Amino acid sequence: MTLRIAEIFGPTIQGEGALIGEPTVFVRAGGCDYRCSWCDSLHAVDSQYRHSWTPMSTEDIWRQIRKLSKDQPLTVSLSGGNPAIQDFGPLIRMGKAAGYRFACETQGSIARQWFADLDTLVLSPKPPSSGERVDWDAFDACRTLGAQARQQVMKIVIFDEIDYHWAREVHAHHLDIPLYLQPGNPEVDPATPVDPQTLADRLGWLTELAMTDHWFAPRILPQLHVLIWGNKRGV
Ligand SMILES: C[S@@+](CC[C@H](N)C(=O)[O-])C[C@H]1O[C@@H](n2cnc3c(N)ncnc32)[C@H](O)[C@@H]1O
Ligand SMILES: Nc1nc2[nH]cc(C(=O)O)c2c(=O)[nH]1
Ligand code: SF4
Ligand SMILES: [Mg+2]
Repeated sequence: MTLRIAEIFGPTIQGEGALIGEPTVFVRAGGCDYRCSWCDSLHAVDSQYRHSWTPMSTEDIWRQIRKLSKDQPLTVSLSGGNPAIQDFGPLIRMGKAAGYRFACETQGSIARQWFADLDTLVLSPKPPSSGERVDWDAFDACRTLGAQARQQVMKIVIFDEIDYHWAREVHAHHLDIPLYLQPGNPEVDPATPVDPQTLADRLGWLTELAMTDHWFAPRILPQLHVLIWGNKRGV
């Protein structure tokens, strides 16, 4: 059985959410059941990039992770696209047996048995600005499996006030897991440099919005890798 892989890269630091700053190798799966208007990883989503996705066996992926990490166990971050389209169960079992840890980023639209074997499940339901609509039954199924993972967290991208109020409402239904907010990055073309001041202004806007609203539940974070490397791929 092979998996469609858009890229494997690292070691780098996890730039977002609960594991921010943690050294990690990324495995980016090709293919997504969503197409968010502001997706920063379209090369792993849009079928026009299909030809660049490599069919790899679990053993191929595992070999590449070990090579990049020089056999030193670290956290492997499964992202995409939606990694939940494919079966990462065998890779997780192989890696864990060697002392590696596994995190997975998914929008919560497809539940997988292997979520239960993760160290960290990051559920990132998509706000109105994405143009997608959340299937809450599927999301709840992800939450149920994620409850068996070592930790389960939620991360929501915020572009505007509508997204912000949506996130407050979503959080009210999921008070039992930690919530991370990150401002949306409106510039996602890898060829266009990001303006650090624009990113800082968006982070400031979101922070002030939550503080004046006295919403103290979420942690509010920038995308650290975007501050460091802009929209460069493979970092
Ligand atoms: C590229 S997605 C891949 C994993 C999965 N499909 C998902 O959306 O959770 C990884 C993370 O990047 C976030 N993201 C995507 N585009 C973004 C943007 N323009 N600004 C900020 N975060 C973004 C997503 O919301 C998600 O939390
Ligand atoms: N360094 C780094 N951190 C990240 N956190 C989430 C990412 C993703 O695209 O899923 C990502 C990424 O692509 N690079
Ligand atoms: S769900 Fe994730 S990978 Fe898919 S389009 Fe949205 S942000 Fe991009
Ligand atoms: Mg990204």
